Amino acid sequence: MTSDAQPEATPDETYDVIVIGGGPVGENAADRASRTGLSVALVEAELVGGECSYWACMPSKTLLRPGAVRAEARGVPGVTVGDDLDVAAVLARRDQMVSDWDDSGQVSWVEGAGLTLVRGLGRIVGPRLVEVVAEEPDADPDDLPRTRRLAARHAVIVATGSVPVLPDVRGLADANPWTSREATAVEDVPESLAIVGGGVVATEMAVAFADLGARVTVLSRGSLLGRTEPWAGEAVAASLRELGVDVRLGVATEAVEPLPDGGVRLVLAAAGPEDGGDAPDLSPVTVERVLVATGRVPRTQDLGVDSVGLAPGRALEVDDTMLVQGLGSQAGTGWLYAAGDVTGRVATTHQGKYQGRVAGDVVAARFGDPDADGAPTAGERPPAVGARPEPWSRFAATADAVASPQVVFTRPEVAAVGHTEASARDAGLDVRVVRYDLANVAGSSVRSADYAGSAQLVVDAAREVVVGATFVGPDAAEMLHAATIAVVSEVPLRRLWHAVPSYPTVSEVWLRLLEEYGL
Ligand SMILES: Cc1cc2nc3c(=O)[nH]c(=O)nc-3n(C[C@H](O)[C@H](O)[C@H](O)COP(=O)(O)OP(=O)(O)OC[C@H]3O[C@@H](n4cnc5c(N)ncnc54)[C@H](O)[C@@H]3O)c2cc1C
Ligand SMILES: NC(=O)c1ccc[n+]([C@@H]2O[C@H](COP(=O)([O-])OP(=O)(O)OC[C@H]3O[C@@H](n4cnc5c(N)ncnc54)[C@H](O)[C@@H]3O)[C@@H](O)[C@H]2O)c1
Repeated sequence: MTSDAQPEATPDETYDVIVIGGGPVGENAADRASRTGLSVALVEAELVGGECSYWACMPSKTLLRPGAVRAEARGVPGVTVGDDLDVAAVLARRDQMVSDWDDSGQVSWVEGAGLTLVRGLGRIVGPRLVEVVAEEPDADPDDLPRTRRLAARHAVIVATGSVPVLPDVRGLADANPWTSREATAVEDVPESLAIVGGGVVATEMAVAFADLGARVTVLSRGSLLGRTEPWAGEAVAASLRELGVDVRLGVATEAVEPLPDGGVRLVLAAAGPEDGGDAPDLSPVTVERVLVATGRVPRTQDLGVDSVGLAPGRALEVDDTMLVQGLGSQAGTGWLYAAGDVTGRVATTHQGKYQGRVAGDVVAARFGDPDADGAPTAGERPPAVGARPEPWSRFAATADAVASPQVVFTRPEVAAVGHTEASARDAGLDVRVVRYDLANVAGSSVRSADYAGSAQLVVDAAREVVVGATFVGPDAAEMLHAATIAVVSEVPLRRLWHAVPSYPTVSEVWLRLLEEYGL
């Protein structure tokens, strides 16, 4: 059967719920959806565990960790640290962290959770109908791939993630550029690497490859980490330069030209009108390899969403119950949900998993027995399809809009949650901003003789609650969750004052920030 087949055709298999995409988000959504007795099929085209486990979060953080430890150890007198990392050992540890790109461990988890794994590329062919095309590794290439038609009695949850964007730059596609996949799966570290982009992937990979010994150039059309506080991006740019990275800001890559030795030359132009600052260095960059890190887009191009009236290539817009919007007459009883990168809401694993839990709980409670033994939804009922859920209930992804945390694992780390100062003002809040130098708390000087970093709270002055926080510094990642709790729970500052940080920890900065505020 081909994708032209009619949706009315008899399905090969029927499940209560079908989840398309077995990344971190799909796994969570499927697990939660199954908890009220519903049968759930999880459709995965590549590796169960998705981008995060094999080509994103886990390998990238593993590549960054040795350099972070080395830098921290250098700040502690009495510890002897060598200059070069053992690259082979770093890559071996990376291989171990991605289980050598073998998903059998995650498959065991899927089976243990009582889900049915269906391997292949899923495609929606009508309301509650999914066609799965499985590549048969040993099949005769002349044979058609095997196709299965799955029907969902109740719901389909889409968690297909995102794909990288390749900008339209002359010669770039022919230069065999890396995306984050090839960078995180690196086997032979190139002698030189140009990174196009100035966001999260670009900055993290710049640190990782500088640590691994490559000569790195970052080509960003604006500042670095444009969605965080400007001072955070500036701190990362400064430290990258200290690491020996050539950071060019305000530059556009106009063309990529092949060189006879197999390398490439990148031709640059100014990215925008002169802003009165330093003119960017536009001299051409010659490197062995190019990494494109210019963002990702939701993966809906090959998903068949046009069969239910949605536009391929666009994010699946959802309400706070993760119900897909815009289905018109195809909406039926509310059968289509989405979570994770594919929604275009937030592109982090933890927030996507949170959305997956919401989608799964809504489906489990709406279509299963909500009071089934062990059901997390016992005693609670989801809103009617299309109705606004109670904010902060288990059926609403309320935190997406107000308290979505992110850590950028550069050196220094940048950890932020909620509003930046600019986004808070744009939202019409009357804000007060307090900053404190992390080097001035006792805990940081114990940690390291050269600890440098900064912390900031954005406070809604009318309610006197924290609406945003940013920490920049070594291990700033581990300080973020306290801020996330403060933002989500809207703790009044006068109450927060009684949350006494231990001495001597870097977290004592919370006390200093409140003192700066005037408490
Ligand atoms: C280099 C890099 C580093 C990152 N580091 C971090 C980090 O440190 N922390 C963090 O929170 N986030 C990080 N992210 C973001 C994080 O990887 C994503 O937000 C997360 O993977 C999204 O999860 P997902 O399940 O929505 O999508 P994915 O992880 O992309 O999973 C989607 C799954 O769906 C499958 N699929 C797609 N289409 C189909 C189909 N039609 N049929 C069947 N299966 C299909 C795919 O094969 C894949 O397995 C990083 C991203 C990158 C690129
Ligand atoms: N630690 C983490 O949480 C982590 C790590 C890596 C990636 N991620 C997620 O993955 C997603 C993708 O990361 P990313 O760094 O690719 O995207 P991004 O949106 O963070 O950054 C994209 C960068 O590319 C630039 N850019 C866009 N189009 C361009 C063009 N045509 N030419 C030149 N520059 C261009 C932008 O100005 C920006 O600097 C992010 O949304 C991020 O949340 C998360």
